[in-house]
Amino acid sequence: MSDCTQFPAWKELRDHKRDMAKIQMRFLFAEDPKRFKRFSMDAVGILLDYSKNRITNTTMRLLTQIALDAELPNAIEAMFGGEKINRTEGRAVLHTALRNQSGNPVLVDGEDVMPLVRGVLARMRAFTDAVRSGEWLGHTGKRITDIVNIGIGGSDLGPVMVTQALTYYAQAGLKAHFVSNVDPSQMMETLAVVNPETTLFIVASKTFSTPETLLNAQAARRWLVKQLGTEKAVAKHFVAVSTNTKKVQAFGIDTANMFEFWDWVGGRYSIWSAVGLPVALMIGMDNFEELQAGGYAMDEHFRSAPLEKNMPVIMALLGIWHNDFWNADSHAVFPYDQYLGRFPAYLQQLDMESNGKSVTFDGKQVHCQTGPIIWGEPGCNGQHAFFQLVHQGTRLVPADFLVAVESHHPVEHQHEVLLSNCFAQTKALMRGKTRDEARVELIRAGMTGDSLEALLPHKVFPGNRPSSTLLYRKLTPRTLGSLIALYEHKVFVQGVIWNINSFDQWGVELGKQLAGAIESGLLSDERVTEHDSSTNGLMNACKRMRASS
Ligand SMILES: O=P(O)(O)OC[C@H]1O[C@H](O)[C@H](O)[C@@H](O)[C@@H]1O
Repeated sequence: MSDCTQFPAWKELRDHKRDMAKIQMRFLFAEDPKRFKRFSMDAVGILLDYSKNRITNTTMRLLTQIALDAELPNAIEAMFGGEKINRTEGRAVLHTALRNQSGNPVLVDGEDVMPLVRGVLARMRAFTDAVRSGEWLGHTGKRITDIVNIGIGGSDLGPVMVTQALTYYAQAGLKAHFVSNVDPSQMMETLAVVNPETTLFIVASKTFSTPETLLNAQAARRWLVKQLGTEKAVAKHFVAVSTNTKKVQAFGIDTANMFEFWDWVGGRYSIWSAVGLPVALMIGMDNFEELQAGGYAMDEHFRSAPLEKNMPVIMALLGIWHNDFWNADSHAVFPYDQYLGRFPAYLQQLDMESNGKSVTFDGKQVHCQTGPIIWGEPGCNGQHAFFQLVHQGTRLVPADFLVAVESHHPVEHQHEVLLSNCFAQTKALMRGKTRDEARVELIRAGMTGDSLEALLPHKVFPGNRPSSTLLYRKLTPRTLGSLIALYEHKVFVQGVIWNINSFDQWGVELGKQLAGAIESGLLSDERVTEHDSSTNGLMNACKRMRASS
């Protein structure tokens, strides 16, 4: 594998960027009536309009050449084929096997994993049907009304995001709660609103060794046993989702109540596995399989479409264009879809934990910027908060806008207002408002002379700010599955080009290691002296404040 900055096309792109810096997008639109047609595409029911980016045919040709130079097609097949592409952990990367509907085997170390995958899906169906129909009863014989998912990171964000996104499909009378933070407030506030007789706890942890999750699970278990008066109650109120059978048993959950997944599923790619159990409980297994079908449809597109007509590839290349050639530090995601409220947070883990790396596969420092800072909030809310910076600030913020053509809740013309705002924002970002246009507006508003000249600079919008729009008919389980897989593959493609391992996360370890030593220091009565003065100072201040309260 090689350094992408040494590819001839990379060097050509640097020169090309200098030419593009002189061009306003509004002129590109004016001179080419077919620009939308040229730079938009459909796949699996999703339309991607990427015409409002600072690109020409040359840009896309050179970017595609980079993907070819990085041998992307081989890398795609290596991933789907079960090669151990997560080299620092010696693991295959096969979240795609979890949603594989081809009937073809998927081999890891010569073994077909599909029977295992299908086996767990069948168990999930039996269990979710039993809970939803009222056949599965709590220890005192009552129906389950509330589920509490206890997990963090990939064992939380996927279930939270998807459950919220598909609320419309949740009709079994169940209520979902999510506890992730070790801050006990979250668990205590949750326990305050649920009934122990009718609550099912799902302890989700790939490793089953994450302290936050285990502490919360122990707290929930203590509470349940105290409320129902017997350890026996645990069997009907606790299930586990994990790759680690031994640790699940050690915690005291019967393996009959454990839903397994495997080390070739990364935590942030695990929503397709049994980690999706809370989703399946809420929307039913048929709908969960629709979500998977949407992911599979995107997989098929990704594997078979030529690079220049390949949606995840195009989005990845645009990201590289902005990140590496225009020095955009961040990438915003604005869902004009309230159901997708947690989608940006979900993508933060997916993208930043995958591509927040600074050494290449061969252990050398990268020579380019890698993963951007991902952020965002639903529109229109963002418009009334931070869009000022996106329109007139000094930073370049490339953005994805996501919007459904139809609402699940047609109320008067409210959905058209939402759509109009979405399209208006991307138009405004692209066109901006020139000094002359602003002057005409001010004159029309009756302004003249010095007051007009003083206000004028504030009324100018530079425009030329890039955005892409993803348009889909309705936010169904299938569409959501395709959207998630789209971003997964986008992140993968960027990792291949940057030559980094998108599937490990060593960077989260150091803080975890240090937390242990700090915790013991906080628990002792001794004055702390062994850390740096800031850490000592903070710890000793805690002790002082605690003593004086
Ligand atoms: O599912 P678990 O093993 O409990 O891990 C939960 C999370 O913990 C870690 O901090 C990792 O960085 C995440 O990738 C993971 O999703």
